[in-house]
Amino acid sequence: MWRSLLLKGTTCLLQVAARRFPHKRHFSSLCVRLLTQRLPHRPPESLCGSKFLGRDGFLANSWTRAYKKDAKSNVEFPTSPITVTDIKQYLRSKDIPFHDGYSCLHIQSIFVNAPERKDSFSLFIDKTTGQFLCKDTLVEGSWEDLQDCLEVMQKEEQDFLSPDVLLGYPESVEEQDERERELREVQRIWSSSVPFTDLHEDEAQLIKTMFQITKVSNATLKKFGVRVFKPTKSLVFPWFGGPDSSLKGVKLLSAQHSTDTEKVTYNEAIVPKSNSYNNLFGLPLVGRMDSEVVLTGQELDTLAVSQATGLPSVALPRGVSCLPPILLPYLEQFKRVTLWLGDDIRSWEASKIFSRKLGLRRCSLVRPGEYRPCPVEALAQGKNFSQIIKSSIPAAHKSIVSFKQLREDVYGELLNTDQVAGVKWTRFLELNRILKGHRKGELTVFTGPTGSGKTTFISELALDLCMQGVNTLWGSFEINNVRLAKIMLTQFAMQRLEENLEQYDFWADKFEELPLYFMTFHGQQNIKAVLDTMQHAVYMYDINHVIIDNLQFMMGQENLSVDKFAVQDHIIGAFRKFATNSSCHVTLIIHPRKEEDDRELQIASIFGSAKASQEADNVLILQEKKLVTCPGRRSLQVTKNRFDGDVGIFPLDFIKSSLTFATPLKGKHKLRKVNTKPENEEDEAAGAAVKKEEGKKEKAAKTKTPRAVKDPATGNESKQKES
Ligand SMILES: Nc1ncnc2c1ncn2[C@@H]1O[C@H](COP(=O)(O)OP(=O)(O)OP(=O)(O)O)[C@@H](O)[C@H]1O
Repeated sequence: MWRSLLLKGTTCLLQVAARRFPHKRHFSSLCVRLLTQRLPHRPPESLCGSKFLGRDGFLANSWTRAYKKDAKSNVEFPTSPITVTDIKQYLRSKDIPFHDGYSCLHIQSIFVNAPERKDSFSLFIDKTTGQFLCKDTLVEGSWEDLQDCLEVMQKEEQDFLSPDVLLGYPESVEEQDERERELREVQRIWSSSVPFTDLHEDEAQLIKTMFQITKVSNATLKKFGVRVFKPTKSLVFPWFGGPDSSLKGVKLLSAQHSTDTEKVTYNEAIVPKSNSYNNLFGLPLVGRMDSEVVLTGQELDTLAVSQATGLPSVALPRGVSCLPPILLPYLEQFKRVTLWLGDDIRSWEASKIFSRKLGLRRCSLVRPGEYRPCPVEALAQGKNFSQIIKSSIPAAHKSIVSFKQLREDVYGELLNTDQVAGVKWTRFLELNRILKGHRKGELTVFTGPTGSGKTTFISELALDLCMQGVNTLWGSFEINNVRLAKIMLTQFAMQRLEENLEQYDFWADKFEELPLYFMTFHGQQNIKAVLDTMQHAVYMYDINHVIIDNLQFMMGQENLSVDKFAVQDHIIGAFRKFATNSSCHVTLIIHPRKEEDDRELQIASIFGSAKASQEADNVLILQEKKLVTCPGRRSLQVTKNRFDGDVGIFPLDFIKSSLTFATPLKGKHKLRKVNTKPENEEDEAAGAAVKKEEGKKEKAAKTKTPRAVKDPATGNESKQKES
């Protein structure tokens, strides 16, 4: 499906063009890439799992084997981010007419012969990134690539570029094998699965009961081409796409009923691998003139909406975890998009974020609630769909709102306190107790003495969340990505892999499935470049958590003639703003000021002014040895928690073989109060919490805090519903 811009046989042409436009950075870079066969190989959306993002967009996925290195692609990070104004100006300067759409600008495709494209504005340019996609030919590329094509066309006085002159991305043998294997697998599953209408009535009913879709008719299932794969009793949702509407992939959904909890757990399996599964399920049924759509988080929900309302409906390929921008052109035709993503807070948050990408003014959101479950449940309960859709809320928010408008939000938060508190750690239960969870849009500042294990600890903390589907971006400026990935992989596998190299591929394959991305920045960086990259990653991959290790690497390029702490305050302020505006959690590692050896670190050890400490929602300190009797022992102290004010401290044992941390056997080592005078209110509160903590521990401690024994395989989300 994806082709990159290798202009076949045009090396000469490009060399000529490069000579003509020597000032054009992107043009010469295209030539270089052409000559070295290193074009951006695939669209960014084809990348999921562990990736390394760099300023120039080239991946350094070097922790994998050499052959995998080439298989990975890159993301174009514009040296100076493109704006929609720049794109429009450029198009006007070239006399190219365009339609101003919701997320994209639409132009006539340059890859379609001039007379045929007269009325069809089928080339879509993403307003945020400049990435383009021609829906007629599926040619796609970066904004620079498109400019290059337009320049070549103009100079050579051609009025179109045939898609035939474009070469596909030269795949490695391994990639080709992998792709062919996946295609065979897709075909095998599809041909050995059976349409619902071919099942015996009892069997069909049994399967419908298993999936709690007894109200979904056979006609609806047939319309959407849903089949049953008998060996695993799975539903099979097909992905038809491309100009020939061929079968591109399948999603298998299986249901497990637990008699203990009376709950049904759904598991998904996707072929091809989830990162290249860019299917908007239901799209082939959308008519060219349809102007309204209901966007859902699951295929079953789309079936329910379609059956109950007759409205066009499409489901996101990877649930509420992301809306890949490459899918936006397919949603441009709709004047109204209703987002009905699910029945929990996570779906609600996702609908608010996705509506920004889709264009706020056309989006309305179905707020989860008692009377508005997810569509498939609404169908089961016989709810009135048109009323639910009619009561959806316009996404465009006003800056001033009354309590009347907030009323439902407040109720929703009160009703779902646990979900509002954020994602819980599975490896750090003590942290859940104090912080309650990991929430979007917050800024966490983390510090600890030099070499105390800050990176190692945060790595595990972030990994834990990432394994639960929190899309994570690492900015490691101090240690290189290979070392960082090695630490994370060791923590993931929970063992010393150098001693079990035969297990490397097993763990690496699972690790690659995590929604984990890395910036390739190293050493001193300009804060603006880092923020631009973060912004880009949030748009492309719906990043929910960014880790910056560490702030000192952004200080060097700032004007140090001004006070160092003023610079630090400014940087913290910029990250704060980013976290809020992007609904993304930012964890910022900061080296403390020089401390005297016998003093514990405190809030004042990191911040230059009260203003900076106010910016952070959470302040975490990795304390070393001084609070505990056992030298070398670390403790994690939460000295600020804006969410509910609880602060506290708990000890951590370091397990060297897996580079992980665990809460030690309670009672085995007691915390000792440090005799330091609190410097400010917050430190005083922390001191009080230490006391409280000690008291509680002595009372309650009996056993080691259970570590989550969890299969680290993630990626495929499972959803639980009351049976
Ligand atoms: N609790 C611990 N006890 C002993 N060694 C540890 C502990 N935590 C981490 N280490 C080891 O200490 C070394 C330094 O760890 P790490 O790089 O995480 O520290 P840091 O605080 O981030 O360092 P820096 O101050 O240079 O940024 C690593 O080799 C790591 O494996």
